[in-house]
Amino acid sequence: PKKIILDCDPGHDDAVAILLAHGNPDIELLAVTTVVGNQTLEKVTKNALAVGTIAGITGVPFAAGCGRPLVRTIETAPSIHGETGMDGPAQPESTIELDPRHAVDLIIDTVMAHEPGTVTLVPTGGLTNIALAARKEPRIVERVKEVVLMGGGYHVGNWSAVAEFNIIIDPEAAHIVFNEKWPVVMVGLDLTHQALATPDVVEKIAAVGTGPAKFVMELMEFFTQTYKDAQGFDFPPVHDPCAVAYVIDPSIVTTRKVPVDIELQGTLTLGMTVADFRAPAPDDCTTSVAVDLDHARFWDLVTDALVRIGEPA
Ligand SMILES: Nc1ccc([C@@H]2N[C@H](CO)[C@@H](O)[C@H]2O)cc1
Ligand SMILES: [Ca+2]
Repeated sequence: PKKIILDCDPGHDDAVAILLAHGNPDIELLAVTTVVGNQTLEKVTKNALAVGTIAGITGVPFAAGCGRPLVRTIETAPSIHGETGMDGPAQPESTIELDPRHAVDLIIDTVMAHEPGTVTLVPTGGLTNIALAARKEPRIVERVKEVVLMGGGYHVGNWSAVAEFNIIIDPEAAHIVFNEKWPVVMVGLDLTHQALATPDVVEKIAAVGTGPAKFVMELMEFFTQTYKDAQGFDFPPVHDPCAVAYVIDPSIVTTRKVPVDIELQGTLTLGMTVADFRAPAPDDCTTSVAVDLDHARFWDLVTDALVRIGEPA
């Protein structure tokens, strides 16, 4: 199985990413870490523990990380995720104890405890924890197999005309992550806007007929409404599980090797993931971007994971 650390800010779509990572047999979820983003650190951490409880996750450490970006002030996304960060479903009291370590230390300890080249980092929120981990223990950079992150967009923005939320809330952290030598696969909005939770998809999830499936249904119900009201989408793009799906089966996504860097100075372009498609990509280019998604196979992975999770509680 592929070993991953999921660094997230649940978040409706982060919740689906946790369920997919836990339910898919080809993924070994080594740790779940949280970072400020969609909501405050306290709220996203409570949400992550709630999802872990619903999914019946045991024996996986959950640790909270940074409560604010490296440089800038906190910007959350209540317009999309609500006041709790996971509005919609009722949430259970968590039965999972938080690991006493900071997320940065859990990430470092986990990567250093496994064979080089075997652990994939899957960030689905701002990159604050990942950047700090690379600065605190630079040896993780050559040890990590790859960083497969949900964030950015080479032609699309959602928090400004040209910037995506996970990047723009901590652009300095993103700049660090994209400029380290490790391979980075950017699963950006160009890709995730293809992962729409259309009615046929929601029906298939409902048909699983379990508590976790009902939880996802209720998440999607809220997410559909806010995405319609706040961004004019008919159906919501479920961003974060696309990064996990790529790790499970890279053939589900087409990618292009292309240099990507992060704008830190622009008035209009702060937080933009600038992809330089001029040919040829330099030999030492370690970044690639996701282009096309196999929508049917993606959603089959999600429903299959829910079937495998069954009724844990
Ligand atoms: N409008 C909006 C803002 C933030 C997010 C969150 N940030 C990423 C998409 O921008 C995902 O990780 C998701 O959790 C989604 C929609
Ligand atoms: Ca997220």
